[in-house]
Amino acid sequence: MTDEKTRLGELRDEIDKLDQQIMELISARAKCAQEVARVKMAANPGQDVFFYRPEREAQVLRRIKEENPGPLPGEEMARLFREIMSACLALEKPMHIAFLGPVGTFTQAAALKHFGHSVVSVPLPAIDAVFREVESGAAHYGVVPVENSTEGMINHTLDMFMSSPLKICGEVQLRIHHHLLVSPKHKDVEITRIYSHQQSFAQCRQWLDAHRYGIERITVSSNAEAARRAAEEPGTAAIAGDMAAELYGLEQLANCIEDRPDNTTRFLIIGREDVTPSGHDKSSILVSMRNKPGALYQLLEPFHRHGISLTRIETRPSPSGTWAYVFYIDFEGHMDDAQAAKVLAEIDDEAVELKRLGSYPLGVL
Ligand SMILES: O=C(O)C(=O)C[C@]1(C(=O)O)C=C[C@@H](O)C=C1
Repeated sequence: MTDEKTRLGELRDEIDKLDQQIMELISARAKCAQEVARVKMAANPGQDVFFYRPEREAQVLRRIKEENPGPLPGEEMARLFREIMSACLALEKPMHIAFLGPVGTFTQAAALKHFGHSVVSVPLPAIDAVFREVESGAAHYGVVPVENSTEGMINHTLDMFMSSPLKICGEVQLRIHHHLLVSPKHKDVEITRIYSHQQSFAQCRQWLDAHRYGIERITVSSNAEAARRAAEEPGTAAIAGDMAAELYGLEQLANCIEDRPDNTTRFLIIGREDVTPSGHDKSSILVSMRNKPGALYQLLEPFHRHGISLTRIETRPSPSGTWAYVFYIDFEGHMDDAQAAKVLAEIDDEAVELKRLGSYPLGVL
């Protein structure tokens, strides 16, 4: 035997032993999770038991990232643990996650990034359908897009919170890479039409003007739908991401054609219960103020006085009347923190309405 063969043999024996240990440790962890489920059920007899604990998951993933000894990058190690926890949670209770479909959208990719692959993901045709599915209890949680770094807020999602009783339980960010995709079956046919979602066309506008100027752009309801059409219709291409390309067997004519290399979409996890503090949290509220001079100042000043940073403020027209506005505000920290509680009490005194949309862990992955 050559030196190489001997050494490879030794290393593979070592890997087999380590795999055995890893398997035994994962199994011991899974048994712990089953026991956790029993404890949770015993403590809440006859009630809704919330098996999924976003604050605990965020703490586990943060610790893994911080204590990861290498050589694997922290992100990679956290992703592996994401999947282990996902499988453990599925042993406790299989989670049904509604998302803005169809299958193959970036929202599905965000749902799997956040919950791992051991969930049942349920595609729905519209953002309000995702809200309804969670409100009715048919799904445990929902995932909806809320903002894109190139194109701004997704107003439909913000507006849903005005009437929905749901809470925000988490956030997840996804780098969005768009590709120009064609079916290998029609590769030799000249492209006369490009399908995509309106947001994706907007995110690739400069590239399209520079490289595919004059080709008809047809807006469809999702990137996955664009990919489905390109797979069927000769002479067409789609702008979509990896998941849709894989699902419909498309090939890349050009990759990463988004105009901004940092193109990122933020998604919200919506559910029916409040989340306890994780140590690094964010909160969201909706406030409608009386239309009088200084109203916006009055709303923001308590945050400044109590040293709380705002991460976002958006204005939306109020459904209650012309020229009335609702403010959607994100701030750092949890609503149970003493300072945040004081700010919210002050705003509550002045506002026409204050709706607490939820506190949730900052996205870890
Ligand atoms: O700690 C818990 O409450 C668990 O249920 C265990 C566990 C885990 O596998 O670590 C699983 C699911 C929860 O979402 C959080 C953590």
